[in-house]
Amino acid sequence: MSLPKSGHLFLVSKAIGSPLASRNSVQIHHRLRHFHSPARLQVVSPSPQATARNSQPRSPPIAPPTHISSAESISGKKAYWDGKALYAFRDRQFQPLPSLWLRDHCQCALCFHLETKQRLYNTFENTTPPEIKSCQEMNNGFQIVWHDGHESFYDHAWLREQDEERLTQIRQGRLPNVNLWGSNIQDSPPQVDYDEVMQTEEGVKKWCSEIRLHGFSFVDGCPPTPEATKALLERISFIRQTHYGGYWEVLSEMASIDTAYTNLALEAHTDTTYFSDPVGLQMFHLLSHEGGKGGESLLVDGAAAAAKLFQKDPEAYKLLSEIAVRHHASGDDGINFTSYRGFSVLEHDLEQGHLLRIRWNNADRASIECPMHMKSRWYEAARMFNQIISDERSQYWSKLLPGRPLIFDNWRVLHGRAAFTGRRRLGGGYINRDDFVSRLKMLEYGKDKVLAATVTG
Ligand SMILES: C[N+](C)(C)CCCC[C@H](N)C(=O)O
Ligand SMILES: O=C(O)CCC(=O)C(=O)O
Repeated sequence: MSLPKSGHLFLVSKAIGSPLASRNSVQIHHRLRHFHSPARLQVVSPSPQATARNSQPRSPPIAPPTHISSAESISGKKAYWDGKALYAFRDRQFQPLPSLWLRDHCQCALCFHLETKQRLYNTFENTTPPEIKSCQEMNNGFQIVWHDGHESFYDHAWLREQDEERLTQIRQGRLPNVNLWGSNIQDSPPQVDYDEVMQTEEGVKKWCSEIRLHGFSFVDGCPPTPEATKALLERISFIRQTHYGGYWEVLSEMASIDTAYTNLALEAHTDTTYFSDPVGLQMFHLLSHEGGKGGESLLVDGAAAAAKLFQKDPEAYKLLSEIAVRHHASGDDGINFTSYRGFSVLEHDLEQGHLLRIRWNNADRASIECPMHMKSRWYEAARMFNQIISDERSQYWSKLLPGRPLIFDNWRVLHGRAAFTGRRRLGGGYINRDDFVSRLKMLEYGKDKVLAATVTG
């Protein structure tokens, strides 16, 4: 049984009869444009900080982003009025802008709350589509008078073709370059200064940028206390509350019925794969480790591992991108967490094809959501991915230290732990992904650019 060759992602649809469709599922199918190798995460030109830091020659980018809108298509082309419709350059051609779409995007103070940035216009109140009574080009845009007398202004900057790649980059808080790494990151792991983070917005920007570029960062000089750890996390955003609590401590006593609360080794994994929305950032701060040894921490760049899998076996990559898997948390009394549906190990942006999230936890995995005859194909692909993340060239082992908390992107970076003895006290907390991305993009791009990339039509 071959998978759809077209690169389309059919989640399930009886009508389509996708080989992945399970008998009784009735979700919609998504037509996924082409998968882009995680190379789209690739660094085209590493940031100066990354270059300085990684004195070692980094593994060359697998491939630069495949399409960057040509300058002409997003710069000079202006909209025009042909007497009947307002035309703008979209999808590499001039096309008429639908009247309802234009009216819906009026940004006057009656239609758009200038402070909350919310729509006030009741888009669906009228059944008859709005008609343009007149349209006049001004020096920086078009003034439209509607049939009901309402007036709207659309400036050239807003009408100019928006580069979807650039818009998505800003919306998702993606930086133009990320540093995919392997064991070589040990030579100069990303780190920022605690005082700078605690006292300046620039320090938080630098911290968030390091996390976005490398998937993790250490913070030097943090007092080894729960209070300082919590306050540090809150410089990014409020701490995400889960059944483990808000700020939590991991001791090798079963505070929560989970192997994390033991002294066992933990293989590389991402956390909370059983939540519909896995936690975004995770912080570990080793507060103390007495009377024992071990407990070294493992990090693996999941994006780099995915890129290697894509290079090694695109079919395996596709399987891990298309077959949904469910996870669970059932240790604590009275709970059984599992997401509202299964999710694939490798999740992509359905428009741009970017790799967005890695969900990998062999201990918490509950079900592979595909017909029985497909299961072995998933295991083959998963084994390949596991080989890559288990390869020492992919692994960065370090010994956490009191005063040097680690934070990492749980949607990209896998983490693990060596077995240990003695009494080990690890503090930490989670941050929602959306809260991190909001904080990052406001710092990185600023409010105007972010808002301009938000309500864009
Ligand atoms: C980090 N903290 C100890 C609070 C929770 C650990 C969660 C462990 C769980 N198996 C998972 O992977 O989500
Ligand atoms: O104890 C550690 O170092 C990490 C524990 C862990 O992997 C987790 O809590 O998910």
